[in-house]
Amino acid sequence: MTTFTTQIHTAAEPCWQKSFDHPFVHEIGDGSLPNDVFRYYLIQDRYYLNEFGKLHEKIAEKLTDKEDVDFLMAGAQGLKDGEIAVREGFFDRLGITPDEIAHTPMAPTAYNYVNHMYSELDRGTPGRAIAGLLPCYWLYNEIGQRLIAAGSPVELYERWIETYDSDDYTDSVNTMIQLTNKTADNADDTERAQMQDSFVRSSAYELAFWQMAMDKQAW
Ligand SMILES: Cc1ncc(C[n+]2csc(CCO)c2C)c(N)n1
Repeated sequence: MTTFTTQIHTAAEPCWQKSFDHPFVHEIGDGSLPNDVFRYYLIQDRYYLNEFGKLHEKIAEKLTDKEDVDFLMAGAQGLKDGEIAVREGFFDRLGITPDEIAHTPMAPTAYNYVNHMYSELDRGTPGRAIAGLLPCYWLYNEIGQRLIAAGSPVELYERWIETYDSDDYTDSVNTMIQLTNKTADNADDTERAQMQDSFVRSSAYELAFWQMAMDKQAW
């Protein structure tokens, strides 16, 4: 039987392919991504990661199964200790200061992406929000796996790639996939369709996020 996540992955496939083919992703790999574009991405992504962690906590508040709550709370903590902590090192290297962050507004795509996920939770259901979180985990893992063999000649880009190919990280992707399938099993057809829409929209925002950085999108 096809799992729910296989089904939604298929629905989002054309969009994911555009992320794999996106110049930002290629240029991380061949090292030609301009430093200022990467800087812009990191600052916007910091906003994204903070909200992404908070979303884990807000979704966990609405769930009852202890295993699921523990996974989401561990995910929120893992973000603080892992990805967000790693990025602090990137900020130091690139001279990104708290003051620069404070003076950089969240760009439209980052803002819309985060608001989409909050809306799936607040105006939808925890299941729809969980489906909205999944592309973030899963797409970056597939990108990491595609880029890791060749790596990148730029050390910082190489470290970025390695973040998304580690075994621990791949484990968390698989747990998130399982959580999504379990939630879908307990949902009716209407909610499952909404979960798919939420997943496809987050996938579209992931694609837009690369372009936002290339364009240094502003309001
Ligand atoms: C726009 C955007 N999308 C996805 C990720 C990757 N990511 C963010 S949080 C998380 C969960 C585990 O750390 C993962 C994989 C990113 N950095 N920025």
